[in-house]
Amino acid sequence: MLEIENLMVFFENALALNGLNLTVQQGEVVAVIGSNSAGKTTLLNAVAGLVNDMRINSQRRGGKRISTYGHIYFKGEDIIDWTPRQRVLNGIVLSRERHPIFQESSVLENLKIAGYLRKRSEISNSLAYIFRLFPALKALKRRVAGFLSGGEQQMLAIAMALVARPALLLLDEPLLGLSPHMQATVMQAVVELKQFSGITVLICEQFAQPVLPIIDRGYVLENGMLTFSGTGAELIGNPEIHAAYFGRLAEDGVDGQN
Ligand SMILES: Nc1ncnc2c1ncn2[C@@H]1O[C@H](COP(=O)(O)OP(=O)(O)OP(=O)(O)O)[C@@H](O)[C@H]1O
Repeated sequence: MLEIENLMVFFENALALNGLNLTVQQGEVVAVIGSNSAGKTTLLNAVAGLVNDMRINSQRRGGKRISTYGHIYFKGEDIIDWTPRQRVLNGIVLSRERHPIFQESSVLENLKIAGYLRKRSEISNSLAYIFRLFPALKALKRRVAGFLSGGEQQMLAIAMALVARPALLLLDEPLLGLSPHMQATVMQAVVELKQFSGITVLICEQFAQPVLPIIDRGYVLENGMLTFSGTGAELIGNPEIHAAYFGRLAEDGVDGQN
């Protein structure tokens, strides 16, 4: 479904992604594990079309020079020049890190805002589907989003991406700032997505421990380069990966309450 070939992204002379090759098959849950500054957000922004947007805006303002090379194929089509809007309309939807939700609006209002590219009837179908998938959100639908816990806000952020009806859901650090319990809840939601909706998922994360058990395949990203790939079990069994990434569990000490 997604094939990335030799993708390179430069911010001025700094190489953020260096010759990346990655594939995601239809129906798979694939993870890219990497620590801070490895290039995770840049990778997902490139797939969502946001790097192109940044490049064009920066060029207009005479600011930083952003250059990209390589190819991104989605369902066999080279989408490297597609706008973010074209990508969303074709099913590539990004849920960004640190859940940028509308804090003063209710859960339901947030979900409706997220469906702005959809017809009203499609939004109500999506809402029914989302509330079946996340019954906890249904119970909270009138709650002001800013009063939700960190985990609930993350669930809402994922649900907002689902309103756009993704074929390929991109999750950027969905576990950031969550307690181990909340991390497990969010990962369970991804499992349910795979089981019940057939949505393909690409997750970029630094917390390997909760992610690896639920994925089909994974990659390790270091300094913009993919250094290892394998099944979830292969990644879990690799002593170097274990030593480098398995200490990372809610290590920023945030307990899920925002
Ligand atoms: N807009 C930008 N301008 C300049 N450099 C950038 C920009 N965005 C990212 N970078 C650089 O590219 C590299 C990769 O950053 P990126 O945000 O993709 O990493 P990350 O793995 O998502 O990190 P984190 O977990 O800290 O968010 C870093 O060195 C970062 O400083």
